[in-house]
Amino acid sequence: MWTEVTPGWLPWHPNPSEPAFTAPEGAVDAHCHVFGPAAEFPFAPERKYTPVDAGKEQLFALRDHLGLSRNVIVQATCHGSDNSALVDALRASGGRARGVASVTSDVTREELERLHAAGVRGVRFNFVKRLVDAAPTEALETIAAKIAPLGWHVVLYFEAPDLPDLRDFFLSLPVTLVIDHMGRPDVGADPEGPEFTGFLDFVARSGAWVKVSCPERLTRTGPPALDGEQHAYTDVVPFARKVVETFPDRVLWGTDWPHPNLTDHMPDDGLLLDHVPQIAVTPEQRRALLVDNPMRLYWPEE
Ligand SMILES: O=C(O)/C=C(\C=C(/O)C(=O)O)C(=O)O
Repeated sequence: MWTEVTPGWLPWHPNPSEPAFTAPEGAVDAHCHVFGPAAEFPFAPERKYTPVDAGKEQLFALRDHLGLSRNVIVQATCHGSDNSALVDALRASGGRARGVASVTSDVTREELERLHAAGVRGVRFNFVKRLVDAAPTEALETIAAKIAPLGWHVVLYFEAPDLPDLRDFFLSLPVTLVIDHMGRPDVGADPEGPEFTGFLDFVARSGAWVKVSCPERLTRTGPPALDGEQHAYTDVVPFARKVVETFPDRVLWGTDWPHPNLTDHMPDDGLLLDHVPQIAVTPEQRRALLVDNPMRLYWPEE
């Protein structure tokens, strides 16, 4: 089956640079995806974009190229609630990948146990309107109740302006929360301003974990300016540093490879890893961000 890629979509970077930063032993890419390949794992009919193929082999090759050890593979909306490509990648990882799936409210205990056996440890609730028509609150509450006995968490993807309306619902969920990409703050605003301090208050009140990922999605200053210092995404740095400093034991990082829905700039994954020391400025912060925190959340048995 041939699928036409969404016009304007940029493919993932074919030759990411060698990172200058050496990640600590056992580092985890805690937010990435697999797409297809479509011939084997067709994309969901209800999807709102059609990506290029980006399979497990390329993901694991990037892991090795960056000097990372493990992946947390997050179900992307282009596959809907068909987690086949995700499960296939988890099973091929030799225990070096965990997953976050997408399920519907009628999911059975047997299906959840099958996903758990493959390495899934959470589900994703997506509220980004350009990606999905968000499921009704009741359906999400049903899903949260079904996954709680497995010890799974809920990964939340939302945009900052929507948090005030979603906050009470999130606080009502009986599971651990993990927030994608810092809740997509407006990095043109003041990091000490009401929007981001409101986000930090929500994180404190909910005990949520936060991914300090996707500067390339949030930046207004654009891609890295290779000026010898490799300054990158400087407008995002104050926001990410604030989260790392405030919640050092509940932050995660990921490449977001293969970077869906980018049309004007495709990040070099080597430079994304080189961005980490700008937001986690001490070795202790970097070890927590890249190793201790993701291991505690996804491989607590080790
Ligand atoms: O990959 C990301 O985390 C961000 C995006 C896409 C998805 O999360 C998805 O389709 O599931 C986006 O912002 O377009």
